[in-house]
Amino acid sequence: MAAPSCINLTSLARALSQPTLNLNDSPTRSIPLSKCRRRKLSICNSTESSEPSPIAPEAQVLVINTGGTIGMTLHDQVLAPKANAFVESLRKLPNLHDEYYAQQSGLYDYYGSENILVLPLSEEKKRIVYTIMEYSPLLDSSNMTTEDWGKIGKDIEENYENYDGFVILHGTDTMAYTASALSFMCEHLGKPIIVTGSQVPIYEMRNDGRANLLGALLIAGHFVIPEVCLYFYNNLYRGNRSTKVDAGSFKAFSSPNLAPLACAEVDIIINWDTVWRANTTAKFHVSPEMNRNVGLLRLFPGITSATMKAFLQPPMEGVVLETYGSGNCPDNRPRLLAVLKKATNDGVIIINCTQCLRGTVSASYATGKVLMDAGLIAGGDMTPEAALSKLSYVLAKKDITLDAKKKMMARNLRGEMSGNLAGAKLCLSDSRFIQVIAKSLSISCKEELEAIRDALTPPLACAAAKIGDIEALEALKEMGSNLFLADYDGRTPLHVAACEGHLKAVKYLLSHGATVYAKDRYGDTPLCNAVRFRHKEVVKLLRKTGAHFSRDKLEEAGNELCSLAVSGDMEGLEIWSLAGADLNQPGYNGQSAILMAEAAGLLEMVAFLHQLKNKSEGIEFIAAPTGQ
Ligand SMILES: NC(=O)C[C@H](N)C(=O)O
Repeated sequence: MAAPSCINLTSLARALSQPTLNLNDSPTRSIPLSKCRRRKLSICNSTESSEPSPIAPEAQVLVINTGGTIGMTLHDQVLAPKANAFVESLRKLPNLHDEYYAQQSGLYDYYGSENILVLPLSEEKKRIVYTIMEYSPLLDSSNMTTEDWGKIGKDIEENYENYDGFVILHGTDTMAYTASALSFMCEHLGKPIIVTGSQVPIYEMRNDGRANLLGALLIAGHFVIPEVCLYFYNNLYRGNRSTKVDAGSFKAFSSPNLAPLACAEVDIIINWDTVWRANTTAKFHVSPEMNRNVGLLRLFPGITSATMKAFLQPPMEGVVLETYGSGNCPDNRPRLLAVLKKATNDGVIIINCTQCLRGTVSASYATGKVLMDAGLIAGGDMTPEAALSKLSYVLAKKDITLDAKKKMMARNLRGEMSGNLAGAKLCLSDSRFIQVIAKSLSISCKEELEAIRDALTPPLACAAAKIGDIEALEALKEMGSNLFLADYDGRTPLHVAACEGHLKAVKYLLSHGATVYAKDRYGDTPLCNAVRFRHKEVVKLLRKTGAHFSRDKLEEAGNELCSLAVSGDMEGLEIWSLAGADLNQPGYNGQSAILMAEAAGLLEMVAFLHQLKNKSEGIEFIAAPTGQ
């Protein structure tokens, strides 16, 4: 991302003559966990010098290929998905796979060679390693059902801890429905899930598939955007805000009521103010059940009450009624209105959504108010795709009453509808704090104000987190600052609070948008930091929120556990175990901590390790996902 330039930080620092927080107080640095790798990562860059390049951090992305035009070929003059051909063709595309790096770095020995690919080194000096999981059969998205959505959700859940992000390859025809459905199914999401595809197969000379896949992979591997998104033609949209608007253009999607979350032009610019966050200390969970007794009905002049009645017959449980303009329907058709009223009285949930591409429903007309009187729920500015999949998700909930389901439908669950303006977030550039600085630096343009905000707020928030000052965090939050943004070293306030063991600050940050998956420049997460500085309660809270070690870190943990066991450090072992380390993990000599302690004759330690192992297994059992 390019930071807008022309900001003189020296004058900026001088302008801050009376800082509330001590800016000289540098944020806590973590000691990186051992950098020993089982794979040799220090290799030459294939295209440049013969000097070994420094170790590039890697991000892991799982690509689930469900089908769609992106992987289709022509058979008898029509396009249909082609099985088992996608990975091999990607291997031949240098901007989507670096074969030299894959071989030299031992990638294939480590993960197996079948479905693994790796992007060339990114501008941010990162490698995106991606695995392709191909569904069988591959589907044209017109053939997809709610069961297919559930399967994608379950596969994401099963693989959640092994990857930094997910890309779903999908046909464009029903992509907006799937993206919407996944956004509801994925509860307390903390990692990016990006749905993409193409209008022209990747095998054609001129196609949009390569750029769409590359863009989605780069975003999924570089940014912790904890949302189900849809990436198409250089734009990243919120999945449940998008809709297919063009059957014959590469710019096939639009998000009429919400600006894109990111634009990938010369630089990839993320609109962090718009990114939706779970604000939770609960663990990621997928609810794959969907109710199929739902439907979409578009109102049209002359629709008969008999048609309406037939549509609302049992087993129908939920309907999205696409109405005119700002949510209107004829108010001079008592029989039609009586049919609607009877259905809502009988327990059918009916959502009022507009047929217009852009805008929201409101009760500003008599023709709109009659629908509220008939018991319809206002769908705000939801797309029909989002409203339908939300209904399907909400109606599948077993342990809540009909009334609670209606309330859920009216509430904004995943950023699918706009809230009221009274709750709108103050923009930091509107704040007095930034205005004072801007004035003393004689700057006024929007880009400069944003640059000040981006340069100043992460270190300020980190400094507040270091001393556990929730009031200061609150003040920054009120100024419109994003508490999840990282400083120049990729360190977020959550990293710093975790290092210092400020449990309350950790809790506060987690409930205000911080992510447990943020990695600093050393690849360390807040969980790594809390373990390193032995803050047991923070470790527990982060684990509860879904934090986990990456595969690399889990393997590195073997050495650490062995050395802790041999040095008799029970407290250290307990923390590692609480953080999810496997006590059987072998160290560099192939021996586990228990075997090392046995060999050294440390009987008390051996007993302790066995006890710890049993306890951790018991904890895993109790902490099995329970849903929302
Ligand atoms: N462009 C596409 O992917 C269209 C295709 N029919 C599908 O939805 O699977």
